[in-house]
Parts: sequence; C-alpha cells; structure tokens
Amino acid sequence: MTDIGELLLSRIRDVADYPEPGVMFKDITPLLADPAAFTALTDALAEIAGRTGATKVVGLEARGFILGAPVAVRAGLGFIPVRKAGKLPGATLAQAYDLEYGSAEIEVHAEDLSADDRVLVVDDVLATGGTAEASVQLIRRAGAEVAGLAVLMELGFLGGRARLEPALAGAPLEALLTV
Ligand SMILES: O=P(O)(O)OC[C@H]1O[C@H](OP(=O)(O)OP(=O)(O)O)[C@H](O)[C@@H]1O
Ligand SMILES: Nc1ncnc2[nH]cnc12
Repeated sequence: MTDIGELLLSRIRDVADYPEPGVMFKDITPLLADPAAFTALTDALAEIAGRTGATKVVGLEARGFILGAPVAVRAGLGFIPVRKAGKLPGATLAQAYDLEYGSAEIEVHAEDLSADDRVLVVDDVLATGGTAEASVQLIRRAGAEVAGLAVLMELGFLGGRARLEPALAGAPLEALLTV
C-alpha cells in the first residue's frame, strides 16, 4: 500500500454493531481531525476530478459534503449538494434507494446540473452501492454526464462495484482504499 493509503487507513476507526447489530461502521472522524490526512485525502480526490475531466463535484449528504466541498474548491469546480429528501427549497428531482442499514430518498436541485456538465460524485464509503447508484440516476435524469465516482473507502465484500457497473456505463469508480 502507498504511504498515503497507509495514512488514510490508519485514521479510519472501526465501530462494531453501529448503527445496528452486524454492521462494522467505518468512522472517518479521526481522519477529518488530522489536517495532514484530510489534506492528503482532499488532494487525492481532487486529482481524480482533474483526471476525469469533471466540471462539477456532487457530494452526498452528509459525509460526502465534508469530503466533496474541499475537493471542489481544490479542483476549481462548483459543488452540488445531493441531499436527503425534504431539505432543498427549490424544484428537485428525487430518487429512492436502499443502503447497508436502511432505506432513504435523495434529491438534487434540477437547475444545478445541465447537459454541459460532467459530474464527479464524491462520498466517503461505498457499501452496497445503493446511495451511489441513486445519485448517478439523479445526475443522468438532470441531463448531465457522469464523469465518475470517487470514494475514500470501498467495502468490497458488499458487492457495490458490481451493482454499480450498469449505472456507471463505463465511467470510472475510484476507491482510494478497499477492504
Ligand atoms: O453504499 P451504501 O450501502 O448505499 O452506503 C453508503 C452510504 O452510507 C453512508 O451514508 P448515510 O446514508 O449513513 O448518511 P450520512 O453520511 O448522513 O451518515 C455513506 O456516507 C454513504 O453515503
Ligand atoms: N459500514 C459502513 N461504515 C460507514 N458508512 C457506511 N455506509 C454504509 N455502510 C457503512
């Protein structure tokens, strides 16, 4: 593993049986509290934004906001929040989905994306892929192109990558860490 990979992994805390029995929760708060690790993470994700030719960064509420916003600034791109249902005041597109520990609905302001946009989706964890799949569907429904999906950590044993393949339609899925 690279030095940056080791640094990032060392700052993610495993919490057993949270938020429900059987889930090993990957807690990124120690990483966020370490400026060297948070900067390295931001730089690595911003490099992906540049390499994929993204014109916008979408962050998925809530942890995808914490990572996606500095990535957008570092890459010189606009940031678009994809929020849990009921939080955006304007006209929205909505998409329901299941995740590792429940189900939810996400929304985006329809006017935030256009046919000219290539969007990089940023999130902390890819688990079952339900959240990411719903975000890709939203971006396409808004008329924009998906440049790729970049996550800090992929939980490989949950099969999210295979689930996402059809939705990504050739766009890259980049995980800085895979466990
Ligand atoms: O691949 P999936 O099975 O869909 O799970 C991954 C999603 O779950 C977590 O978010 P959560 O909905 O817990 O929201 P939070 O960021 O507000 O904690 C995580 O930040 C991802 O967005
Ligand atoms: N195991 C997990 N840890 C952190 N975030 C998650 N989102 C879905 N599954 C998760």
